Amino acid sequence: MEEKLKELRKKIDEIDNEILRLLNKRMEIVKEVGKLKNNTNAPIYRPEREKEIINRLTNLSKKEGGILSKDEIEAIFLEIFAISRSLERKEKIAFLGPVGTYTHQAAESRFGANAKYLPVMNIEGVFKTVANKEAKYGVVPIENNTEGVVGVTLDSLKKYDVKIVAEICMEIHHSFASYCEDISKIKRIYSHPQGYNQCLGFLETYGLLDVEFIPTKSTAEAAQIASKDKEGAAICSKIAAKLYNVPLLFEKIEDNKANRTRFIIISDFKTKKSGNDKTSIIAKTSHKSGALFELLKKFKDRDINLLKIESRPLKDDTFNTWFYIDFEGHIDDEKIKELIEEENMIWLGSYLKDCE
Ligand SMILES: C=C(O[C@@H]1C=C(C(=O)O)C=C[C@H]1O)C(=O)O
Repeated sequence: MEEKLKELRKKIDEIDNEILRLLNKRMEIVKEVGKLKNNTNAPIYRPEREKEIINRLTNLSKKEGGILSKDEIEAIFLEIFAISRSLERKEKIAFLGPVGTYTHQAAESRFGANAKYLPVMNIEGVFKTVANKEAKYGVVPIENNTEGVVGVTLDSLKKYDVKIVAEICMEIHHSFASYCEDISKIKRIYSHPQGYNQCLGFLETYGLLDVEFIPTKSTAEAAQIASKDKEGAAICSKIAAKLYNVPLLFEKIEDNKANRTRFIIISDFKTKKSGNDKTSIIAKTSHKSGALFELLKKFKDRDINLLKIESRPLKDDTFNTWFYIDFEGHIDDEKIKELIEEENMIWLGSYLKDCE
């Protein structure tokens, strides 16, 4: 066995040498791409190009009978892309912190382990940081498939001059972490309200619905606080519980086993059309009868597929609302450009459709 192992490892070493040489070669070319982009101040991050590479490699692997799955190819190459981008231009990524939030995991899945991150303690703060150019990118949650939209994210999209450049979809599994092993003695439960509300069934089953709920700015902050409260518990990610040293009592406590959150990446540029894009806009209606119908008819007449419509309060002295709308297509599609201009809509970004 030892002889055989030695032989196989020798082969692996040779392949690793080859991979390293090829990676160095790739990075030399990436640096040239970076120079071109820097000369014209063009955006470094091109999600549609990265997607195209993943799809091409997945097909190639299938055709050649390779053993790597699409997810595995994606995991390897996303890290390569992230390092490539940082060689082109080092850019900072703000995210809803502290370290250990689901948003942090989402950010790392796209920008890699090696990027320069800036945790910001609330969602609006992430928008401010990007709008003030203290960070090139911001990552925030926008919607969960159990709890619905994150209102402050939609409101901040309206308030700050930033653009959505990509979306990230992530499975969310919550853990229940506490130093108090006897759950009947738990006096306080900390979590972000979104996280708490995704676990109501679990809380009911264990008789925890009457325990005081203390909302926190993030699930990672909940773990941080629970680490100092021996009678407290946190609903947070497994990673956050480990990071802040709070013992895990239960895992996967979310009511919806297909619990997923959609995050957006915000920045300051317009992305290129990929052919599989969505566009987000803000629309206002006149609050007269039939006004919403008239607005929606504009989409139908142009054969534009609506993906989402949410109403948000205008925050004045009325109960009137504005609309956040997602639909298929890119602002570079003639019919979409025309619709946005004609209807005085505010364009929030066109980006690769990445959440099925
Ligand atoms: C190298 C480029 O820049 C970035 C890195 C990529 C890569 O490593 O292949 C692809 C797209 C961009 O996000 C490029 O635009 O081609």
